[in-house]
This record gives sequence, structure tokens and C-alpha cells, in this order.
Amino acid sequence: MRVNGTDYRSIWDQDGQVKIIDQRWLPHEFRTVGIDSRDEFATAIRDMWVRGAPLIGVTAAYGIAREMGRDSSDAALQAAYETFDATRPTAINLRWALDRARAELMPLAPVDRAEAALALARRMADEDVECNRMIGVHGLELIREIAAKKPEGEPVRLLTHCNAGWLATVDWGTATSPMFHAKNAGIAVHVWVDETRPRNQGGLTAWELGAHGVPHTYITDNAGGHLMQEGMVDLVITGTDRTTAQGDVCNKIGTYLKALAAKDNGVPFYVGLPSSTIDWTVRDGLKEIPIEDRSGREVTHIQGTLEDGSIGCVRVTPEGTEGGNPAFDVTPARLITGLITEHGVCDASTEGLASLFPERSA
Ligand SMILES: CSC[C@@H](O)[C@@H](O)C(=O)COP(=O)(O)O
Repeated sequence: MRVNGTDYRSIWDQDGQVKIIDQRWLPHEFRTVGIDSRDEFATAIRDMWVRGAPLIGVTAAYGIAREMGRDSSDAALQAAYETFDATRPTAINLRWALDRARAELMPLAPVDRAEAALALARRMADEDVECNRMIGVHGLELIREIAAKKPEGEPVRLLTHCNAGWLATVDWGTATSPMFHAKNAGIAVHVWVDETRPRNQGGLTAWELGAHGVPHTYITDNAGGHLMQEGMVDLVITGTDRTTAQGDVCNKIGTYLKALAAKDNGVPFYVGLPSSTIDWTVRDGLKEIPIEDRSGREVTHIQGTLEDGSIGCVRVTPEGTEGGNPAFDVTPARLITGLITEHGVCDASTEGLASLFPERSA
């Protein structure tokens, strides 16, 4: 996507270096940074310099590639796998990318691993871009159908939670891809952007949508239910960090409440995801998906632009108050209208997923 007139992906390699958009500073400042050592890659994922399920998977693949450039032994490959695997527990794309890298590299002679690992990381990045583009192509049809029933010029009003935008993937985003495609197709849309406390990923979504000229309004996390009751939301689209084989969706904390409100108000609730986010080994999301518990400081403190233009952090609670920070929740399949994947749109169910991915579901 374009930033200040230049096309960017969220991760790329250039002159032997892996570069990322350092998301700690957005939406206040756009900064890129090179990452190299195993510890830097692990820190970048754990501390959310990069974030979003698809992007952390590709970052880990690049991390393996850099490590193989230094030491391509079996032991180094396994150690890098374990280091990255321990960074964030919920998004399955991380494990998916690591499993794929280990399975491709282990059978090779160590001398061939560095080149193969870099080729694999690049391939994964390209595949992610294409998957997300296709999610946009399929999701666009849902928006088009709603637009066709509206009075001329009235926008389709979407709501999204967290940032499942291009910053959370390599490009396009999942939930945002249909929005960008709608904008490109000349369909009027307006997006309600959930703030998404505690880390305010909604600011990233607002930054992305603004840069692409998509009209949007930043709202508190608590406003969505009210807007749905008032008939001001036509469609909800979110992303996901792990979707089970029966269609349960784990995503950023608060997604479940949006799905409940959508169900109560008859608002269609869709989830955009590449198939790398489907965990075919689990069925019951509530019982089987580990929920990341992050630092309470992310809740008690908040970062923003200060009056003097610098980026600063303030405490919003009384000194000494502890913050609780479960980072994800699970929305049961019964609350989800459909899943938008690179293969098309399906029901959030075992049968729905099997219809699009027959080889995998078997
Ligand atoms: C396309 S990204 C899908 C999800 O990863 C996204 O909705 C999300 O929950 C990101 O959480 P984060 O904690 O910011 O990594």
C-alpha cells in the first residue's frame, strides 16, 4: 500500500537486510527499521514492532532465514524455531510458518539451507499478499450486494475491530481488503473503526483507511452495539488469529461482544482470513486455543502524541492499580455469518470449511 507516495509492504528484504515498518510508533510516526539477530526478530514479534497473525508468521520465516545465514545446523534451526514459537501463543500463523520452514529445511544439506530459507520467506510473503488480495475480491461481492439495495450514493456502513489491515499482513489486510477493493471499485463505504483498547490498533486501521481515502470514524469499543441498534451498521468484518476446523474464531479481545451485538441486531458478521489462519488440529476454540495474557501495563498506560508533538505515554489509572490484559477472545461459529477466504466465502462450520478446503479438512 502507498505511504507518502511510495509503495510499501509491511516486511521486505533489501540489500541483505530484513526491513519492517516499526508499528510501535504508528499512527503517530512512520518509521522503518532493519532487524537481524535471532533476539531482534523475537523481540520484534513479542513486543509488537510487527503484529497481526499473517505478518508475524512471515516475520518468523524471515527470522529463520537470517539465522540460517549465520548457522545452518540442525541445532540452530531447532533453536530458532523454539525461540520464535515462544513469542506469541495465540496466532496460529506463527506456528504454521515455523512448521513449514522446518519441514522444508530439515531434509536439506545445511549448506543449502540459507538460500532455501530466504526463498521460502519471500514465497510466503508473496502468497500472503495474493491470499489477501483474493479475500478482497470475494469480500467485495458482499459489499456490492448491500450497496445494490441502498439508495444511490448512500454508503455501505462497515464496522471493524482491531487492525486486520495491511499492517497486520504483508499487504492488503484481511478485513480491510474488501474495503480497499470497494473503494477502488467506486463503491461508497464508510467504516466504523473500533478503538480496540488496550493497544488501540484502531489507530492503525484509521491510518490505513485515511491513506487510501476510505471514509471512516474512530469509535470507542463500547459504541458498536449502540450503532447496530440504531441501524447504522450494515456489515461487520473482522480478522482472526486462529480459526478452528469447526469455524470458531479467535481474534482480538472484544470481537466476541461485537458478534453478540451483531447477532442480536441481525447485522451480518463476517471474518476475513487466509487459510494459514485455520488450525485444522483444533475444533472447540473455547477449550483448545491458548489466549495470550499480556502485560497489565498495556491497560494502565496509553501512548499518544503529546501537546508538544512528541510521542509519550501516560498512566490512566490510579498509581498501583493492576491491569488485566487477556489479549484475545473466541467467537463461537454460531455467531458468525460467514468466513471470507482466498478460496471464497463459506459458512463458519466444518462443512463450510470442507467445501472450500476439501484436502485440508480431510
Ligand atoms: C489480519 S490480522 C488478524 C488478527 O491478527 C488481528 O485481528 C489481531 O487480532 C491482531 O492482534 P495483535 O495483538 O495486534 O497482533
